[in-house]
Amino acid sequence: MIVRSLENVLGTERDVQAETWSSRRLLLKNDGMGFSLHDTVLHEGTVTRMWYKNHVEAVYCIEGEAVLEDLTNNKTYTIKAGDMYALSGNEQHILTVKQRFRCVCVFNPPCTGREVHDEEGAYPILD
Ligand SMILES: CC(=O)NCC[C@H](N)C(=O)O
Repeated sequence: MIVRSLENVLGTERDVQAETWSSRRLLLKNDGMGFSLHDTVLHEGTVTRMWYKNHVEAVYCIEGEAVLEDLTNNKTYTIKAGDMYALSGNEQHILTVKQRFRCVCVFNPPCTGREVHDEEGAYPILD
């Protein structure tokens, strides 16, 4: 069994900072669960373009508000606490944060550690 708290992840190797977000990685590949679990905060007023070509991701918002744009069909959605979106088809998308957006993210295959987006907004597959 693994028991871990956000408090103990903050400021460690599992606390990853990018320009528009901070991702606190509660579970990673080497935890052996088959997925990774992140508590992520996207900063207010930021715009992040993403394209997880190598992963599926589910995002469950627990605080704040953002506009999600699916670039494959130009649909937009307002995502706020209690809403979830799942990138089941590796969709290119943009998240525009209206109010500090905190979410729980699950990645399959799991992230291994310190991934940040490449120039296309993707994460590589790392061993
Ligand atoms: C919502 C989202 O995808 N944010 C980017 C960060 C990423 N989810 C992560 O936690 O690694």
